[in-house]
Amino acid sequence: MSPFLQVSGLTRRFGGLVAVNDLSFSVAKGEIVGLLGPNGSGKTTVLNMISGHLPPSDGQIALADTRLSGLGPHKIARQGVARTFQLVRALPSLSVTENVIVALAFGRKRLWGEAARLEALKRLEQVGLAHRAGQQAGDLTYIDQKRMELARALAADPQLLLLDEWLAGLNPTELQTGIELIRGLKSSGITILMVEHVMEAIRALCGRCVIMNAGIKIADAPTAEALSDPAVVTAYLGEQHA
Ligand SMILES: Nc1ncnc2c1ncn2[C@@H]1O[C@H](COP(=O)(O)OP(=O)(O)OP(=O)(O)O)[C@@H](O)[C@H]1O
Repeated sequence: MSPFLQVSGLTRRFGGLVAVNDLSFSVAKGEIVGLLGPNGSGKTTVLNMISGHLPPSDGQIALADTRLSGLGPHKIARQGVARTFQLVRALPSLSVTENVIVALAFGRKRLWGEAARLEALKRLEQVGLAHRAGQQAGDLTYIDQKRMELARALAADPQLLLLDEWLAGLNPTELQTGIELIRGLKSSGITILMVEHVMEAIRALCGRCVIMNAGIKIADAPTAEALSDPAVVTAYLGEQHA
């Protein structure tokens, strides 16, 4: 399959620290790929560079035929890239619907007024949050905050969705709901790159995993193969013993 997202030689330095070191990988259209690695291995930094929140020190990122590296976050969003953040970024005093409407202004569609409200409601329905549409965002439970964060990302009408530990902190029932939700997004044609630590979710969702350690790619293979790679096992064991 031809790559949809292509990352080549991606590097990010923070002073003397090389957080991401000459990383290359690709994601085909319609795939769910896991981006894994022990804490501090550079995963969020990779997402930040793909979404334009952080400029790369070196290397390139392309989506289909469009070069993303060098563009800012709003331009990248308009190319069809959306993301969730590890810490939900809600506007707590606004309603759930209003939070999604704010995100709509940055997406591919650019909707305002009644059209924006209807689109926001559609996205809330998609993530199972329509019944909370009028509630203040600050009053949502944790899982519902996560749903709202996802609705905000989906409001941008993404072709590529970047999930940063979206399933972290959910109880077992919520986790199953979350897994089904992400499966549904794949069925609707969205390509997904997900940073995740929850192994059950990774095994259930990701056809393939790219695994990093200390900024370097140590595995890139179908999930079961990648997770049993000796270099990966050693990297994770190192973390447990740290
Ligand atoms: N803005 C920054 N300034 C300086 N150092 C940073 C910055 N952002 C990340 N780092 C460092 O880069 C390295 C990679 O961090 P990153 O957050 O990408 O790792 P991660 O794999 O996402 O970790 P986690 O699983 O804990 O979220 C870490 O050593 C981190 O301290």
